[in-house]
Amino acid sequence: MEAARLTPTAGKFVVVGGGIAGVTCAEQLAIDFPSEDILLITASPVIKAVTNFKQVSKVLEEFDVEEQPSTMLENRFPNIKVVESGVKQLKSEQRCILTEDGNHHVYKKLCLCAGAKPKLICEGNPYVLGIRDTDSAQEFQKQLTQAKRIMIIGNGGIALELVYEIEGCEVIWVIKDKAIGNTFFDAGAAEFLTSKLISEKSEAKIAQKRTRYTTEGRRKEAQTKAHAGNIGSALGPDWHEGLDLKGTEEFSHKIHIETVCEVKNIYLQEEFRISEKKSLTFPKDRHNQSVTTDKEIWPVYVELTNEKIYGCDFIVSATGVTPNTEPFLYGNNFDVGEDGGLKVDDHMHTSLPDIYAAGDICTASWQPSPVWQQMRLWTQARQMGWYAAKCMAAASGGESVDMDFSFELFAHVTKFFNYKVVLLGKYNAQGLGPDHELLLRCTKGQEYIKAVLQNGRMMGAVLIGETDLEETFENLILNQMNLSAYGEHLLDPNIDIEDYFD
Ligand SMILES: Cc1cc2nc3c(=O)[nH]c(=O)nc-3n(C[C@H](O)[C@H](O)[C@H](O)COP(=O)(O)OP(=O)(O)OC[C@H]3O[C@@H](n4cnc5c(N)ncnc54)[C@H](O)[C@@H]3O)c2cc1C
Ligand SMILES: NC(=O)C1=CN([C@@H]2O[C@H](COP(=O)(O)OP(=O)(O)OC[C@H]3O[C@@H](n4cnc5c(N)ncnc54)[C@H](O)[C@@H]3O)[C@@H](O)[C@H]2O)C=CC1
Repeated sequence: MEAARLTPTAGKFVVVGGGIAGVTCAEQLAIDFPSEDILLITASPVIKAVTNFKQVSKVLEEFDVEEQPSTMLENRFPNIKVVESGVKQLKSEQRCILTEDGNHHVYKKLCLCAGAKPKLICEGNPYVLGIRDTDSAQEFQKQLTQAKRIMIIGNGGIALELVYEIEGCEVIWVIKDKAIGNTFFDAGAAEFLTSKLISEKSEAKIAQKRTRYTTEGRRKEAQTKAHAGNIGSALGPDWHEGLDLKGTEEFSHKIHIETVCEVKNIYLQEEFRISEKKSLTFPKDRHNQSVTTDKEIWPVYVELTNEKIYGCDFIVSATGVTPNTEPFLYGNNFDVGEDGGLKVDDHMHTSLPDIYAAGDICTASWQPSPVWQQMRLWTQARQMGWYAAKCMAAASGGESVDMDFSFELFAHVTKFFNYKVVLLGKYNAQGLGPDHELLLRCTKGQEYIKAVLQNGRMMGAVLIGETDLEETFENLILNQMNLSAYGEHLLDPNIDIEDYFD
């Protein structure tokens, strides 16, 4: 291809991916280069836009997310042109991208933001579902309406949200760990939350101020445009709010948790019958009731490593994600992280010239701040997309930018079991070794506060409930003030620590 021999300044800024990382990156480039065309190439018929962005404190941020037709982005930024087609191949030596529609797009600087896909426990089994985008969430909802019992595998964000939201269907929740929610919580916080799960689900949900996921009337439009096999953007905060997550039965929660085990075998109905193995009934609840009987015949049976076997209608594999790198790796010598992401340096630059990456697709490979870690989250996708654009802009002017402040401190606000949850820094003492101390304050059903300290300095915190401590703790972690003198009084409910430190 002739264009391949063009100089590096030829071509456009090209961004791949219509999720939060890609859209934020394209928008920022469009602002920085108002007279240049920015190309956004995406496989999905809709894009994700951040709206109502609010910096709540130095690092905590809140925003809504809207799924929009790509024309809305082009209307807002006339210099952004959206190409609705999947990338088939990246030819990095020729500085060009080949899309499914047969076109080549030459870039001067490229940012890859193709996200990630669910890492399923077993590929190709029609009874094993993953949840990532609008289509997969709706397929899950459809199957749930016919289900009496499902099995959820995994102990991260999706599993935590599902077990709380699903009603009218028995749920067997299989986790590798001793306590629930291992990616977000330690055993203490898990116990605090489990008590909420065991008690009846509260009728009136407390209105929370938090990141809200809105699709408004646009979901229908997106669906009619969606082509089979297309990869959509990841769902995000409150993704389940528009979905009616009800099974066939009339009851609220029926959850049985199998801990410290994994899936050993999955049998289809006929395979199971031939095997002559026996499956277990759903353990009776505290009212000694069980909805399903031992006579049930299930479409699929799961044998666990603890030798127990349960039948169910289908399995949700909520077992993490794998970065979407395939179309970019062929013929290109990228450095790839252990988690399969494209390694990026502190300027979001991959190992190949003029190719950047941001969001779920990338693996942060710089020496991070002692209180920051990568997690594949909405907020980090936005921050990385924005910062990647800044770095691309600076590099094209022969300059450099300092690392953005948002990478100084890990901060995540979310909601689990209808509690506001704020995670800061090394909230689970990740990588701190044994010489750290934990300060705890817990009021059952109301709040759970954990501060992680090392050498008298606060390194992380978990705040569950309406604690109002996030800003104070954020400051204490950022300024690394020596708190030894305060000892356990730091969390004394009779002392208003906000007055001390704000
Ligand atoms: C069910 C669920 C709930 C979640 N809840 C939360 C939450 O509460 N809080 C939070 O912070 N995070 C949450 N997350 C995580 C968050 O959604 C992701 O971290 C974030 O959206 C990643 O954004 P991204 O732009 O990197 O990737 P994505 O949103 O996955 O976007 C990738 C884009 O790339 C496009 N693409 C893929 N392959 C190609 C290709 N070959 N060619 C062209 N385009 C391509 C896709 O169509 C898509 O537009 C949740 C995720 C899921 C699945
Ligand atoms: N509120 C929030 O912040 C939410 C965030 N998310 C994000 O969306 C993405 C996808 O969510 P999840 O799939 O829940 O991923 P996750 O990374 O949060 O959790 C994966 C879980 O699966 C477990 N696991 C991995 N392999 C397993 C196996 N073979 N058998 C049994 N368990 C296994 C892990 O131990 C972990 O508990 C993540 O990046 C997550 O952070 C998702 C939902 C809500």
